Amino acid sequence: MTTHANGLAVDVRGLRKQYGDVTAVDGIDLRIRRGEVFGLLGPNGAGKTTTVEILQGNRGRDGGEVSVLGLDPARGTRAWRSKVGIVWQDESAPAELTVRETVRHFARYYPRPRDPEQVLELVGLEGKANSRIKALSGGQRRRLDVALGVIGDPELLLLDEPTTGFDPAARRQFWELIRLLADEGTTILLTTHYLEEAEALAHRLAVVARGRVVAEGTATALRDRFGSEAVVDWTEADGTRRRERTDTPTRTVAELARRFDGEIPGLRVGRPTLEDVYLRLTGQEDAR
Ligand SMILES: Nc1ncnc2c1ncn2[C@@H]1O[C@H](COP(=O)(O)OP(=O)(O)OP(=O)(O)O)[C@@H](O)[C@H]1O
Repeated sequence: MTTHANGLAVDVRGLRKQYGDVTAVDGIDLRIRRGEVFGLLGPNGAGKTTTVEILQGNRGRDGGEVSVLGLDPARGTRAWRSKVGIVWQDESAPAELTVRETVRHFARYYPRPRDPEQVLELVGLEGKANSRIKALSGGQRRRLDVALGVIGDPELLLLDEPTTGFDPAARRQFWELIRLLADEGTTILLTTHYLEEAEALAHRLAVVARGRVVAEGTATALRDRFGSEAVVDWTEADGTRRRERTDTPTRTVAELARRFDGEIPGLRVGRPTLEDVYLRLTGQEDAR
Protein backbone atom coordinates (compact mmCIF):
# COMPACT_ATOMS: atom_id res chain seq x y z
CA MET A 1 0.00 0.00 0.00
CA THR A 2 1.30 3.46 -0.83
CA THR A 3 0.11 5.25 2.27
CA HIS A 4 2.27 8.34 1.74
CA ALA A 5 1.28 8.82 -1.88
CA ASN A 6 -2.45 8.77 -1.13
CA GLY A 7 -2.18 11.29 1.71
CA LEU A 8 -2.91 8.73 4.42
CA ALA A 9 -0.79 8.48 7.55
CA VAL A 10 -2.58 5.30 8.63
CA ASP A 11 -4.34 2.79 6.40
CA VAL A 12 -5.83 -0.27 8.09
CA ARG A 13 -7.95 -2.82 6.28
CA GLY A 14 -9.62 -5.84 7.79
CA LEU A 15 -7.44 -5.88 10.93
CA ARG A 16 -7.93 -8.95 13.14
CA LYS A 17 -6.45 -10.03 16.44
CA GLN A 18 -7.27 -13.03 18.65
CA TYR A 19 -6.12 -13.67 22.19
CA GLY A 20 -6.92 -17.36 22.55
CA ASP A 21 -10.72 -17.54 22.38
CA VAL A 22 -11.15 -13.77 22.65
CA THR A 23 -11.53 -11.87 19.40
CA ALA A 24 -10.13 -8.46 20.39
CA VAL A 25 -10.17 -6.94 16.90
CA ASP A 26 -12.67 -8.31 14.43
CA GLY A 27 -12.07 -6.70 11.02
CA ILE A 28 -11.31 -3.02 11.69
CA ASP A 29 -10.83 -0.55 8.82
CA LEU A 30 -9.27 2.85 9.55
CA ARG A 31 -8.01 5.59 7.30
CA ILE A 32 -6.31 8.57 8.91
CA ARG A 33 -5.21 11.44 6.72
CA ARG A 34 -1.96 13.33 7.22
CA GLY A 35 -2.41 16.23 9.62
CA GLU A 36 -5.65 14.85 11.01
CA VAL A 37 -6.56 14.36 14.67
CA PHE A 38 -8.47 11.09 14.77
CA GLY A 39 -10.34 9.79 17.81
CA LEU A 40 -10.89 6.11 18.53
CA LEU A 41 -13.78 5.87 20.90
CA GLY A 42 -15.25 2.84 22.59
CA PRO A 43 -16.13 1.10 25.84
CA ASN A 44 -13.78 -1.07 27.90
CA GLY A 45 -12.53 -4.06 26.00
CA ALA A 46 -13.58 -2.73 22.58
CA GLY A 47 -10.13 -3.37 21.09
CA LYS A 48 -8.70 0.18 21.06
CA THR A 49 -5.43 -0.51 22.88
CA THR A 50 -4.81 -3.66 20.86
CA THR A 51 -5.29 -1.67 17.64
CA VAL A 52 -2.91 1.08 18.77
CA GLU A 53 -0.31 -1.48 19.86
CA ILE A 54 -0.46 -3.08 16.40
CA LEU A 55 -0.02 0.35 14.75
CA GLN A 56 3.02 0.95 16.98
CA GLY A 57 4.54 -2.35 15.87
CA ASN A 58 4.47 -3.69 19.43
CA ARG A 59 1.93 -6.40 18.81
CA GLY A 60 1.48 -8.89 15.99
CA ARG A 61 -1.82 -9.36 14.16
CA ASP A 62 -3.75 -12.34 12.88
CA GLY A 63 -5.12 -10.77 9.73
CA GLY A 64 -5.56 -7.66 7.66
CA GLU A 65 -3.30 -5.08 6.09
CA VAL A 66 -1.72 -2.24 8.02
CA SER A 67 0.29 0.67 6.70
CA VAL A 68 1.62 3.38 9.02
CA LEU A 69 3.60 6.21 7.39
CA GLY A 70 4.02 3.97 4.38
CA LEU A 71 5.35 0.89 6.16
CA ASP A 72 3.90 -2.25 7.71
CA PRO A 73 4.57 -1.77 11.46
CA ALA A 74 5.48 -5.46 11.72
CA ARG A 75 8.50 -4.58 9.56
CA GLY A 76 9.17 -1.13 10.99
CA THR A 77 12.73 0.13 10.56
CA ARG A 78 14.64 2.30 13.01
CA ALA A 79 14.05 5.34 10.78
CA TRP A 80 10.31 4.56 10.75
CA ARG A 81 10.23 4.24 14.53
CA SER A 82 11.77 7.66 14.93
CA LYS A 83 8.80 9.16 13.02
CA VAL A 84 6.14 7.54 15.19
CA GLY A 85 5.70 9.12 18.62
CA ILE A 86 4.33 6.88 21.30
CA VAL A 87 3.06 8.05 24.64
CA TRP A 88 3.48 5.12 26.95
CA GLN A 89 1.43 4.65 30.04
CA ASP A 90 3.79 4.36 33.00
CA GLU A 91 6.93 5.23 31.10
CA SER A 92 9.78 3.57 32.90
CA ALA A 93 11.95 6.67 33.13
CA PRO A 94 14.43 6.51 36.02
CA ALA A 95 12.71 8.13 39.00
CA GLU A 96 15.95 9.69 40.28
CA LEU A 97 16.56 11.78 37.14
CA THR A 98 15.22 15.29 36.82
CA VAL A 99 12.64 16.21 34.20
CA ARG A 100 15.22 18.07 32.10
CA GLU A 101 17.77 15.24 32.29
CA THR A 102 15.12 12.74 31.20
CA VAL A 103 13.95 14.76 28.20
CA ARG A 104 17.56 15.38 27.14
CA HIS A 105 18.37 11.72 27.55
CA PHE A 106 15.48 10.63 25.33
CA ALA A 107 16.35 13.27 22.70
CA ARG A 108 19.58 11.40 22.01
CA TYR A 109 17.67 8.43 20.59
CA TYR A 110 16.39 10.45 17.62
CA PRO A 111 18.10 11.70 14.47
CA ARG A 112 16.39 15.14 14.50
CA PRO A 113 14.98 15.75 17.97
CA ARG A 114 13.15 18.88 19.06
CA ASP A 115 14.94 21.25 21.39
CA PRO A 116 14.41 19.81 24.92
CA GLU A 117 13.83 23.28 26.42
CA GLN A 118 11.11 24.02 23.86
CA VAL A 119 9.46 20.68 24.54
CA LEU A 120 9.42 21.40 28.29
CA GLU A 121 7.68 24.68 27.53
CA LEU A 122 5.27 23.04 25.09
CA VAL A 123 4.03 20.62 27.75
CA GLY A 124 4.08 23.26 30.50
CA LEU A 125 6.84 21.66 32.57
CA GLU A 126 9.44 24.43 32.31
CA GLY A 127 8.87 25.25 35.99
CA LYS A 128 9.52 21.62 36.93
CA ALA A 129 12.65 21.13 34.81
CA ASN A 130 14.86 20.54 37.86
CA SER A 131 12.40 18.36 39.80
CA ARG A 132 13.03 14.67 40.13
CA ILE A 133 10.49 12.48 38.34
CA LYS A 134 9.45 10.81 41.58
CA ALA A 135 8.34 14.21 42.89
CA LEU A 136 5.87 14.88 40.04
CA SER A 137 2.09 14.73 40.42
CA GLY A 138 0.10 12.31 38.24
CA GLY A 139 -0.84 15.04 35.74
CA GLN A 140 2.72 16.35 35.55
CA ARG A 141 3.95 12.81 35.06
CA ARG A 142 1.61 12.42 32.12
CA ARG A 143 2.89 15.67 30.62
CA LEU A 144 6.38 14.25 30.84
CA ASP A 145 5.14 11.11 29.04
CA VAL A 146 3.85 13.37 26.26
CA ALA A 147 7.15 15.30 26.21
CA LEU A 148 8.96 11.99 25.65
CA GLY A 149 6.44 11.09 22.93
CA VAL A 150 7.11 14.29 20.97
CA ILE A 151 10.84 14.87 21.66
CA GLY A 152 11.72 13.02 18.42
CA ASP A 153 9.49 15.43 16.41
CA PRO A 154 7.24 12.60 15.18
CA GLU A 155 5.05 12.81 12.09
CA LEU A 156 2.47 10.65 13.82
CA LEU A 157 1.63 10.64 17.52
CA LEU A 158 -0.24 7.70 19.05
CA LEU A 159 -1.93 8.39 22.38
CA ASP A 160 -3.77 5.68 24.31
CA GLU A 161 -6.20 7.24 26.79
CA PRO A 162 -3.97 10.25 27.39
CA THR A 163 -6.13 12.03 29.96
CA THR A 164 -7.30 9.18 32.15
CA GLY A 165 -6.98 10.32 35.75
CA PHE A 166 -6.71 14.03 34.90
CA ASP A 167 -8.68 16.64 36.77
CA PRO A 168 -10.85 18.87 34.54
CA ALA A 169 -8.32 21.73 34.45
CA ALA A 170 -5.45 19.41 33.55
CA ARG A 171 -7.61 17.87 30.81
CA ARG A 172 -8.32 21.29 29.27
CA GLN A 173 -4.60 22.15 29.33
CA PHE A 174 -3.81 18.85 27.70
CA TRP A 175 -6.32 19.57 24.95
CA GLU A 176 -4.52 22.84 24.25
CA LEU A 177 -1.28 20.91 23.91
CA ILE A 178 -2.84 18.48 21.43
CA ARG A 179 -4.22 21.41 19.40
CA LEU A 180 -0.78 23.03 19.33
CA LEU A 181 0.79 19.83 18.03
CA ALA A 182 -1.99 19.46 15.46
CA ASP A 183 -1.45 23.06 14.31
CA GLU A 184 2.19 22.19 13.75
CA GLY A 185 1.04 19.45 11.37
CA THR A 186 1.45 16.35 13.57
CA THR A 187 -1.00 13.58 12.74
CA ILE A 188 -2.56 12.36 15.98
CA LEU A 189 -4.48 9.22 16.86
CA LEU A 190 -5.95 9.16 20.34
CA THR A 191 -8.13 6.66 22.09
CA THR A 192 -10.54 7.85 24.72
CA HIS A 193 -13.62 6.97 26.74
CA TYR A 194 -14.57 10.63 26.90
CA LEU A 195 -17.00 11.76 24.26
CA GLU A 196 -16.41 15.42 24.97
CA GLU A 197 -12.71 14.85 24.50
CA ALA A 198 -13.23 13.22 21.11
CA GLU A 199 -15.63 15.98 20.14
CA ALA A 200 -13.28 18.74 21.31
CA LEU A 201 -10.15 17.41 19.61
CA ALA A 202 -10.84 15.02 16.78
CA HIS A 203 -11.54 16.06 13.22
CA ARG A 204 -13.05 12.62 12.72
CA LEU A 205 -13.74 9.73 15.02
CA ALA A 206 -14.51 6.06 14.85
CA VAL A 207 -16.68 4.34 17.43
CA VAL A 208 -15.44 0.83 18.16
CA ALA A 209 -17.45 -1.88 19.90
CA ARG A 210 -16.63 -5.56 20.22
CA GLY A 211 -13.64 -5.26 17.90
CA ARG A 212 -15.50 -3.54 15.06
CA VAL A 213 -16.00 0.02 13.85
CA VAL A 214 -19.72 0.66 14.35
CA ALA A 215 -19.70 4.27 13.14
CA GLU A 216 -17.24 6.74 11.68
CA GLY A 217 -17.31 10.42 10.80
CA THR A 218 -17.33 13.85 12.39
CA ALA A 219 -19.05 14.24 15.77
CA THR A 220 -21.69 16.38 14.07
CA ALA A 221 -22.33 13.78 11.38
CA LEU A 222 -22.72 11.07 14.02
CA ARG A 223 -25.24 13.13 15.92
CA ASP A 224 -27.11 13.96 12.73
CA ARG A 225 -27.35 10.29 11.87
CA PHE A 226 -30.14 10.09 14.40
CA GLY A 227 -31.14 13.70 13.86
CA SER A 228 -34.74 13.09 12.91
CA GLU A 229 -35.39 11.54 16.30
CA ALA A 230 -36.44 13.24 19.48
CA VAL A 231 -35.98 12.00 23.02
CA VAL A 232 -38.96 12.37 25.36
CA ASP A 233 -38.27 12.13 29.12
CA TRP A 234 -40.86 12.15 31.88
CA THR A 235 -41.50 10.91 35.43
CA GLU A 236 -44.04 8.18 36.15
CA ALA A 237 -46.47 8.41 39.09
CA ASP A 238 -44.23 6.05 41.13
CA GLY A 239 -41.25 8.41 40.59
CA THR A 240 -39.34 6.38 37.98
CA ARG A 241 -37.82 8.30 35.12
CA ARG A 242 -38.86 7.14 31.64
CA ARG A 243 -37.26 7.89 28.31
CA GLU A 244 -38.51 7.20 24.81
CA ARG A 245 -36.96 7.79 21.39
CA THR A 246 -39.47 8.73 18.77
CA ASP A 247 -39.88 10.26 15.31
CA THR A 248 -43.27 11.64 16.39
CA PRO A 249 -42.69 13.49 19.68
CA THR A 250 -45.94 15.47 19.42
CA ARG A 251 -47.95 12.27 19.33
CA THR A 252 -45.99 10.81 22.27
CA VAL A 253 -46.58 13.94 24.34
CA ALA A 254 -50.29 14.01 23.43
CA GLU A 255 -50.66 10.36 24.53
CA LEU A 256 -48.85 11.08 27.78
CA ALA A 257 -51.03 14.16 28.41
CA ARG A 258 -54.13 11.98 28.01
CA ARG A 259 -52.74 9.32 30.31
CA PHE A 260 -51.76 11.83 33.01
CA ASP A 261 -54.96 13.74 32.36
CA GLY A 262 -53.12 17.05 32.08
CA GLU A 263 -49.64 18.09 33.14
CA ILE A 264 -46.89 15.48 32.49
CA PRO A 265 -44.49 15.35 35.46
CA GLY A 266 -40.86 16.24 34.60
CA LEU A 267 -41.50 16.40 30.86
CA ARG A 268 -38.47 17.08 28.68
CA VAL A 269 -38.30 16.84 24.91
CA GLY A 270 -34.91 17.11 23.22
CA ARG A 271 -32.58 15.92 20.52
CA PRO A 272 -30.35 12.94 21.22
CA THR A 273 -26.97 14.00 22.60
CA LEU A 274 -23.75 12.57 21.24
CA GLU A 275 -23.73 10.44 24.38
CA ASP A 276 -27.15 8.95 23.47
CA VAL A 277 -25.83 8.14 20.00
CA TYR A 278 -22.63 6.66 21.43
CA LEU A 279 -24.43 4.46 23.97
CA ARG A 280 -26.79 3.27 21.28
CA LEU A 281 -24.01 2.48 18.82
CA THR A 282 -22.03 0.56 21.41
CA GLY A 283 -25.05 -1.38 22.65
CA GLN A 284 -24.91 0.22 26.11
CA GLU A 285 -28.20 2.06 25.94
CA ASP A 286 -29.35 0.58 29.20
CA ALA A 287 -26.39 2.24 30.92
CA ARG A 288 -28.31 5.52 31.05
N1 LIG B 1 -2.61 -9.51 26.40
C1 LIG B 1 -3.87 -9.94 26.36
N2 LIG B 1 -4.17 -11.25 26.56
C2 LIG B 1 -5.43 -11.70 26.50
N3 LIG B 1 -6.51 -10.93 26.24
C3 LIG B 1 -6.29 -9.61 26.04
C4 LIG B 1 -4.98 -9.06 26.10
N4 LIG B 1 -5.07 -7.74 25.85
C5 LIG B 1 -6.39 -7.48 25.66
N5 LIG B 1 -7.13 -8.61 25.76
C6 LIG B 1 -8.59 -8.70 25.57
O1 LIG B 1 -8.89 -8.20 24.29
C7 LIG B 1 -10.08 -7.40 24.31
C8 LIG B 1 -9.75 -5.98 23.82
O2 LIG B 1 -8.90 -5.37 24.75
P1 LIG B 1 -8.27 -3.92 24.54
O3 LIG B 1 -7.36 -3.65 25.68
O4 LIG B 1 -7.70 -3.81 23.17
O5 LIG B 1 -9.58 -3.00 24.64
P2 LIG B 1 -9.71 -1.44 24.90
O6 LIG B 1 -10.76 -0.96 23.97
O7 LIG B 1 -8.39 -0.77 24.84
O8 LIG B 1 -10.27 -1.40 26.39
P3 LIG B 1 -10.04 -0.31 27.55
O9 LIG B 1 -10.88 0.85 27.17
O10 LIG B 1 -10.58 -1.01 28.77
O11 LIG B 1 -8.58 0.00 27.63
C9 LIG B 1 -10.59 -7.45 25.74
O12 LIG B 1 -11.56 -8.47 25.80
C10 LIG B 1 -9.35 -7.84 26.54
O13 LIG B 1 -9.72 -8.56 27.70
